[in-house]
Amino acid sequence: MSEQKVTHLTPHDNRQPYGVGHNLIVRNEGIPFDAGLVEDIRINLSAVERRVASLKGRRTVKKDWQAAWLLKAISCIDLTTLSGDDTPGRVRRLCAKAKAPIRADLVEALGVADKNITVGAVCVYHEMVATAVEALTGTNIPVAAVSTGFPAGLSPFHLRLAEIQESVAAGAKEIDIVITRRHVLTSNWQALYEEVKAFRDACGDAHIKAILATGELGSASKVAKASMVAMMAGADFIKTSTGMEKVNATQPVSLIMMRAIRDYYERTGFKIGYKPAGGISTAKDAVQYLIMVKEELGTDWLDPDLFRFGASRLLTDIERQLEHFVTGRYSAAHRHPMG
Ligand SMILES: O=C[C@H](O)COP(=O)(O)O
Repeated sequence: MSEQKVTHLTPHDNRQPYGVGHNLIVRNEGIPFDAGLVEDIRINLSAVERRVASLKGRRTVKKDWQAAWLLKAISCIDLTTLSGDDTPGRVRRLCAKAKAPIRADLVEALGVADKNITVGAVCVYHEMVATAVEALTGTNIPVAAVSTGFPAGLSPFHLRLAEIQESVAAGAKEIDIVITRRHVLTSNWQALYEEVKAFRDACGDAHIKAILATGELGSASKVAKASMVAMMAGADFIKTSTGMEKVNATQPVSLIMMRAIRDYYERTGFKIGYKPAGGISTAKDAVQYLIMVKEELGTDWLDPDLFRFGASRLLTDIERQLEHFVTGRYSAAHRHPMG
């Protein structure tokens, strides 16, 4: 990306910090739309693939370190259920797991009882927000709602705005919006900017995670451009996928999005969060993502304020790996409540 066209370098003094993690994050205000900045973005896909391959080959973490990374991963999970057959009972069970993600005997054996480890958030459809909010009362775990006509995002625009407002009124602290893929496929960056900005305004104090549906955007450079436009429009997080596309989170796409975040940070001083989502189900994958975050964005991003996994099954495998760490044995996945 070209280094010129810096439009907004100095964070304002009067902005409010926020967060459930350890960072005091100054919320992204967005910057004016800058077509030139977007058009100048270029991606060298083979270089991206080489970098991802080098990350996979080079790093392994073992024993205590692995357990520590896995506990960190748990704190960054948006524990998700997004099914047509979701019921209040299922959502309450999910919330119970969100509050106590690791079996009590394992927590004891790991010596982390005082850490009060929970997941980063619970992510549900709008219909289930009130149930989740009630089930999480007394905790700091936010409820994230997928709104705006998830997953296709093709309902009438005024209804998408209304859905955000209703989710916020029901108690959602985070709104995972879906962008109109058409705006990306037709390179209508101004329209994408206006859309995300309108969604952000509708969110008010709730944080906005912009789902790009990267598996449907056609090219790596479109992913990078859409990432930049969403951040310019004020997204607090950029997120890969709904989990419903044919291709969801991948490591090459993650590298591209993380580098867009780094670029935006260098230009503006705003730290934007990253959320890979869809198909991330193993502890090994989780650790690889965390290592990529550390190497590409730095340790500030290893925090639920700035990094989340959107995942429905990941916690099960992490808990199994922690059990193996403690006992030397693996249990069957079905023995774990969310398995
Ligand atoms: O945003 C979260 C995703 O929908 C979860 O996808 P997953 O069920 O493949 O983990």
